[in-house]
Amino acid sequence: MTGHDVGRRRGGGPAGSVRHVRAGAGAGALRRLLPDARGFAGEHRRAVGGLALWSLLESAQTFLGGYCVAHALDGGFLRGRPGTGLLWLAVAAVAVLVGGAALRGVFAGLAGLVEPLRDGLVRRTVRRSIGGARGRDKEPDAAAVSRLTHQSEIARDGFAGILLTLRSFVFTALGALAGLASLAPVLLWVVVPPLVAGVGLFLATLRPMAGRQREFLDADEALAAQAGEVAAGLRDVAACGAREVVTARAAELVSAEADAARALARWSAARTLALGVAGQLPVLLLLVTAPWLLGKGVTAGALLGGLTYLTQALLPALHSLMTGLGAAGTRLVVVLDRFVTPPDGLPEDPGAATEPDVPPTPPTSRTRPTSRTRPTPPTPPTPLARASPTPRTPPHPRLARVNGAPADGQATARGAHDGDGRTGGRRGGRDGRTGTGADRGTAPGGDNGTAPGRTTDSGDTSTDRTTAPAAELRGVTFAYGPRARPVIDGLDLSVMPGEHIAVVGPSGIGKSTLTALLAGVLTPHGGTVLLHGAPIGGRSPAELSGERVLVPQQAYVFTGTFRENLTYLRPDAAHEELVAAVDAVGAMPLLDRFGGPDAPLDPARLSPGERQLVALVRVRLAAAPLLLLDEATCHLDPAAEARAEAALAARAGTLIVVAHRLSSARRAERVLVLDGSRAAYGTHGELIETSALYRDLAGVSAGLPTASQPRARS
Ligand SMILES: Nc1ncnc2c1ncn2[C@@H]1O[C@H](COP(=O)(O)OP(=O)(O)OP(=O)(O)O)[C@@H](O)[C@H]1O
Repeated sequence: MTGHDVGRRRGGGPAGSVRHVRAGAGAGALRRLLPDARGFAGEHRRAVGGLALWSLLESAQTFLGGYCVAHALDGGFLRGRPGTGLLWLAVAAVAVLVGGAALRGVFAGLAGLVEPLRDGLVRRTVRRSIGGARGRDKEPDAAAVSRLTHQSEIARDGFAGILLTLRSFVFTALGALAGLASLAPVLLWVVVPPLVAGVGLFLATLRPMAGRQREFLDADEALAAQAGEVAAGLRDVAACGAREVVTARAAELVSAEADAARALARWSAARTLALGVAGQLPVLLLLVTAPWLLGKGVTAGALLGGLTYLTQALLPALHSLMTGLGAAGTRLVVVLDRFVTPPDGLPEDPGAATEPDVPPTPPTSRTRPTSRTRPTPPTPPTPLARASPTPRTPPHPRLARVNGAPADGQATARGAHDGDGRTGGRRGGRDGRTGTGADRGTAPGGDNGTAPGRTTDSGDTSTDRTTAPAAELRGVTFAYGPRARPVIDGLDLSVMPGEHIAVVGPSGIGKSTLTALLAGVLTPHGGTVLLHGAPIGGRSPAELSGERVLVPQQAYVFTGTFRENLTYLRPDAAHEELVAAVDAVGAMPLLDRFGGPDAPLDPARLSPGERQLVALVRVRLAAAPLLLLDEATCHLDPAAEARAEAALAARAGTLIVVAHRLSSARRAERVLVLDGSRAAYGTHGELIETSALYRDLAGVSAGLPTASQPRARS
């Protein structure tokens, strides 16, 4: 992709695009489902017929309920014939028993429809998955299959519930209306108008309510997705000082969900009104018009029978219908629609899925850096506002001790005391001297008169910030818990602006802890951490984020566009800067494949390496002068890692890398070797000669010339 291509795609709608696609997908859900629904009903005519027959028995039970009560009163109790009255009530009781048997038949009939639906959905899912995988010559998407299988269970339950309530309402209403007509047709004049009006109002709310329900579900899903993404990248978010950006994004989603919930609540109120009109108003009218009805010859028994129909049958059926059809109905439509319109990864037509997953193209040899050459990216970005570090001063790496033990004297002493300048001089800003002051409290650079800062044991941390180390540890001690053994113990370290250093050591030795201390994510229990001459303690996250960025292994990417993801530490980054950063880090093929910076980014569709590329472009753009990479390139192949690292080293500022491979350490100017009881600091060549642990990590034997050392682990 060229810059021109990027420019053309830039105009595409960014943030809302994903949501827009979702809303669009739901618009004609019912229309899309109708042909399938008709076909399904046609195929299962017998089951539908059986269900209707059992339901008629339920109607009969409803009919008998009111009818028996009316006759028990009129023909029995009111005439002083309690025996007759009790007989009618006994008939009603038998009707209830018959109704129970009918309900059993209804459930059996229901299974005849619901189970085939579920089987059909599962079959469709599996067929699609296997077909899709064949079409794309890859493994079936097990997660999508599992998701859809789960959704087919939801569909089954939802379908069963809706069928049950809808059918129950229809047949109950039939039985009740027939009963009212048989008792006194005039009762229908009182009951039917509000019933029809209420049901009409309910039906009118269905469509808008389904829309609001869908909006609410979408908003809820978006918020849940954001929460998941943030949880996965919490360390990244905290380290990058992106709390405000992430909080703002979350706040947007929370208020969108709140708005959707409010809109839904308004329609729910309308639905409650419908229930009142259809279910309660007829009861009220029946009571209010009782004298008039009695005057018209309606008996007291018929009135009580009518009330029985309304309160015992119609009202509960209406209530179930309105609550059930509202929530479960919408959910059912949403879920079934997902089967009709396949989600990503499960194409309806396997043949249509022709675009294979292309791995990111490795960088060309033209731009591949070596350990000795650090290429400038083809199109260097405009100098970053805060990226110009303080004037270059000689590097003064100092390491007194780690875990309370004296530092590895050889490497440290060499750099610290003899002014050996073999490895300095990065980007012309440095004179190559390694400075003085291996001992704690000695000002780096004190020997050449630049005196960038002075530490005293009294804790004086006054420092000239223009020439101060980019990152400094002064006797730092840290343990995970009051009784735990310190992971870092009395460590001194000084990294000058513009330096590129690597941190290596066995697993679990404290490399991540060290970067977290340098980033201010962890607070030391003893000693001081300084960034650019000022103690890190007490600074606000916003202040810290302007000074340093820590990129952990798990890169934080969120649903949005690539542009939003790439520029979230520098929202004001110019388009040309973005293009240059993408190109320098080697992420152009990735962006090309997804359709440019304004293409939607779905975190689930990125591999761990691709997520890391996104995070690396992001920090290539970041303005903070100190960059800490904690195995942030571990999922990249060696060539891609070298390219990305070179791009970050070429960026103005200081780079501290926890090396995943030794090749990474070879590219650094100096290497800090942590080994628990001893620590060493020096160039790769020096450490090969002086540090047994480093030789071990490099997989070489002592005494071998450094030029011929194999690149172990790279
Ligand atoms: N949150 C924590 N609570 C308690 N102990 C911890 C915690 N995080 C790390 N540790 C311990 O601190 C020590 C150093 O961990 P750290 O992650 O800094 O090592 P590392 O050198 O980065 O390891 P690796 O190379 O495997 O990533 C380990 O022994 C680890 O078990």
